[in-house]
Amino acid sequence: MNIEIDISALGADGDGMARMPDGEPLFVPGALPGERVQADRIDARSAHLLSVLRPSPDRVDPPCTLFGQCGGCAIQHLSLPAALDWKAETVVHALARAGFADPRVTARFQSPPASRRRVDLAIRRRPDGVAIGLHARRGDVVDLTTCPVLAPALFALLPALRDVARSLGALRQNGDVLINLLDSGPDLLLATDGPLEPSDRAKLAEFARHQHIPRIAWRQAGTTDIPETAAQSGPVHHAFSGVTVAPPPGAFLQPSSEGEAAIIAAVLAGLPRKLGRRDAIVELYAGCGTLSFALAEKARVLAFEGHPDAVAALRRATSGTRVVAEQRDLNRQPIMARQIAEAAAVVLDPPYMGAGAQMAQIVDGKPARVIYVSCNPQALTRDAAGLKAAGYQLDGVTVIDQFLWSTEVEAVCVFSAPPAPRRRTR
Ligand SMILES: C[S@@+](CC[C@H](N)C(=O)[O-])C[C@H]1O[C@@H](n2cnc3c(N)ncnc32)[C@H](O)[C@@H]1O
Repeated sequence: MNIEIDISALGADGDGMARMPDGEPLFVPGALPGERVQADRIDARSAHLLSVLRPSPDRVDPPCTLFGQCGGCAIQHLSLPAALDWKAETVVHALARAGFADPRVTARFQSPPASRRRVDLAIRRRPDGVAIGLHARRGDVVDLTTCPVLAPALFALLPALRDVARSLGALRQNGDVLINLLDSGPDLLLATDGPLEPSDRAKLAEFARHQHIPRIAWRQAGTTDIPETAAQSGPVHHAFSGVTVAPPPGAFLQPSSEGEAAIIAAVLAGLPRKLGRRDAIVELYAGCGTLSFALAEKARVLAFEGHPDAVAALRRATSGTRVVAEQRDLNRQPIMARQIAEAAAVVLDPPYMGAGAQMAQIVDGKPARVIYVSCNPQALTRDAAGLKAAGYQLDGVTVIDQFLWSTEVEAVCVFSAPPAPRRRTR
């Protein structure tokens, strides 16, 4: 059914949203707030955009010819400044839902195009070759023949990667590859649906040599097995705040070096101004040390991380620094309130699901400062609500857009504890 409607907002998936007369939302992919559009209603909740009758001033021509097919980008038709505004609003609403009315956005940051240095791509064998790319929304893999998001050094690998993947016996139908662009070069974690054969190893070694790839690790697709080294031609290394780490295959890495710098700057700016030699920062979800070594320039750091290989890499790099790293599953065995209470500040950078059981211990420990790095506004609402209930104030929030043209947004939130109640004196 053809309808004419006014778009009032962007939904969480980046689709234009109209309020229908019955109050229910109708989602129109490709439409923007402020636009009047003609759309074909598919069902109660969604419609297909037919034409834009009154365009938004924020509408731009998408920079990529694959936009609309490839599921990697959702909002290339929105200008970058407007996208950052929208992401900032998303964070502000998340904090408002947690009870922090009118949060102060102290800084905003957006990574430039072609800066993405970490990517997870699907691999599909097809009758005419191999496709490597991202899934279409609710669809198959779209071969990444162009990409304004990826760092050029990563994009340049794809033609040769297609060729070698096509030749692998281990790739029956499906696989995927996670690529981190480290200081030592691209680091690949390949997963395939068949076992890696000796001839595959030889082909991967040849590919690695030609492409200057120090390491290719492999594991069976669909498993979380410890990856095995399929090809290694040199050492793998990466520096965090001047400290060299050897990250394990598939290690977590902030998606852009510019975004990483913005997160570090916001976290450091949120620390208490006076930190003494004996002060300690408790850092939770430390990964391989992205924040740890920067924090260690200000105080001692007790860094906790759940992934055994990440924490081993972090530990190997700590000698001569003020970082002490420990492996800990913070869901099963959170750092207890007693230890939290002794920290001058707690810095946490939890995974997508948020800090779970750890949050209650933070709230009970009442550290003077909590600096929360969020990659999921919904989890942020849940975790920040606990801090609000305990009387924390929100000093400020930095909004970071390092997943350009996607709907993802990150934020660094700085919370301060309520002043301790005065003791009565007689
Ligand atoms: C968003 S990453 C942040 C890593 C690091 N701060 C950085 O910026 O590179 C989240 C980290 O939490 C770790 N993690 C996930 N679940 C965990 C758990 N239950 N206990 C401890 N660490 C966990 C992951 O291994 C990952 O390193």
